[in-house]
Amino acid sequence: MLLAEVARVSREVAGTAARSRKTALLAEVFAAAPAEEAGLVVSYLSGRLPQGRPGIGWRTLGRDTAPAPLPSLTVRAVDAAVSELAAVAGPGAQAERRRIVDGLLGAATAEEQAFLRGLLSGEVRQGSLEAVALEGVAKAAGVPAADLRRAVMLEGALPRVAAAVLAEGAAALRGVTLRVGQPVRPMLAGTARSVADALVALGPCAVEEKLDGIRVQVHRSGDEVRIHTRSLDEITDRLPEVAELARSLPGERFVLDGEVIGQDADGRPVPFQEIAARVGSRVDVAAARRALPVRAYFFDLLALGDRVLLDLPVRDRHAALAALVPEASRVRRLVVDDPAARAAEAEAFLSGALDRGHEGVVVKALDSVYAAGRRGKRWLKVKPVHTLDLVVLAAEWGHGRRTGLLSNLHLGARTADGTYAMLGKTFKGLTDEMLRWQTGRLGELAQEDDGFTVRVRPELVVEIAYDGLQRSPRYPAGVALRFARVLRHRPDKSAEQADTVETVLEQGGRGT
Ligand SMILES: Nc1ncnc2c1ncn2[C@@H]1O[C@H](COP(=O)(O)OP(=O)(O)OP(=O)(O)O)[C@@H](O)[C@H]1O
Repeated sequence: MLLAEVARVSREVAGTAARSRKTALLAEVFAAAPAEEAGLVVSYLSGRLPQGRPGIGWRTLGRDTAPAPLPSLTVRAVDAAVSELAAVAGPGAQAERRRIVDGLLGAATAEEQAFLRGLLSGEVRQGSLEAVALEGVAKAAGVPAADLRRAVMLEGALPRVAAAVLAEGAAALRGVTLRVGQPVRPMLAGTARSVADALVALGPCAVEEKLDGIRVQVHRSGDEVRIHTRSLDEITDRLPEVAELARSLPGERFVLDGEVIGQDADGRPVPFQEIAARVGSRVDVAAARRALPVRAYFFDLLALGDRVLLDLPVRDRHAALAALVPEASRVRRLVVDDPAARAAEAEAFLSGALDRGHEGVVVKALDSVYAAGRRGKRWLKVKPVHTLDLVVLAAEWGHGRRTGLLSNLHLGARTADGTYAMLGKTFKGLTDEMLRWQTGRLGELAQEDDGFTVRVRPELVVEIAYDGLQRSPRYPAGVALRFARVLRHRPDKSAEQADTVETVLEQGGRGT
């Protein structure tokens, strides 16, 4: 298939607001793609390269290159060039990358150039890319979107499942199941304002401590153990003590879901930054382990032996978990069978969790299944502090002690059309180390620098706390954050996982 076809559809999808029309346009081109190219076409129209982001700066991508008058580039030729780009390393790499990019852009028409620039920089603008692409694939293949979504969560990525389902239809989805050794996207939690609200919404439930550490999915098959983060990166070698624990359990094959935290001598959790640094360090794991031992606390069991447990209710999954994992390595919880009668106990459990230094609680409906990859309404987190995950749109150069460092962050929330609405600025909460780190990271994302403000590609997610919203005609959503402060950078989250304006309005409205 010609890239021109893909670029045209991308432009048309970007130009229409109606989701059903976007889906129809995508379904048409997916159905037309030859079987062996379907995965690539789906990937490109989800705004992703199968090889991952090649890390090419705007200086290379933004150069003027005369466009080709007529389309001739195929998606396969683009794929080959991107593979070549990904393999470039060593001295002279920059010049070599520039040569490949120039060759690619020179063979592209103006419309293809615009699309390629978006694809290579990770900024294709079509609006909620992957979600709409998934609906397009479902329509083209004639399968329910919910079934496809589930398969994608279990397989980890859309393009591979899309290629199979476009070729074989619904039959391709039947074989997709959780496999020990293949990570699935974890279930996420919605938000409730209070324990009382969560109890009303969920009915009989379990109230669990919400530990503030690193989410881990632990797969064991015989002696082999693999540990994955919530973004499915493998971190087995960084957490030897967790692998040892998994090997010591009385089961040969299982998949556990839990959280890893560090604790001080009194058993109180250490700040998230410390555990993130420990897990982020590859260099000397033994030394890092001595300096900060970590512990895993599990709250779910997704597979045991040959049984997949995802569709069992929390009640039964937890019974199986309790039979496998000793209490000392499970998240502390309170079962509330009768919410009306035991609300006070649930409140007391939250206070206890906070006293023990944890973030809050996650309340889970006892009859709920494990919705892989979804921010379900059957798990609700309750935290006393309001936080949001926002995307850095720009940063201002600091003054005084912060000269030479990017400081004041411009924060944006996602909008329905795939762009970002700025909600305010802050430099509060940033430690010296965070300032140094963000100056480096934002430098990589920089697109424009007027000496005062650096505009960046919207990719870095930061978690901020705030006191509420205030009306502000100066900002696009009509509101601004009050007293926003940065809690931490979230390099483990992509911009697509950041909060939406809708969530902000809902949460902020409640908070004030
Ligand atoms: N008992 C628990 N059950 C489920 N998740 C838990 C539990 N304790 C801690 N967590 C963590 O809380 C996260 C769920 O919150 P959420 O889905 O909103 O992710 P998040 O955006 O990282 O949350 P937050 O920013 O509030 O930490 C999980 O990903 C997990 O890492």
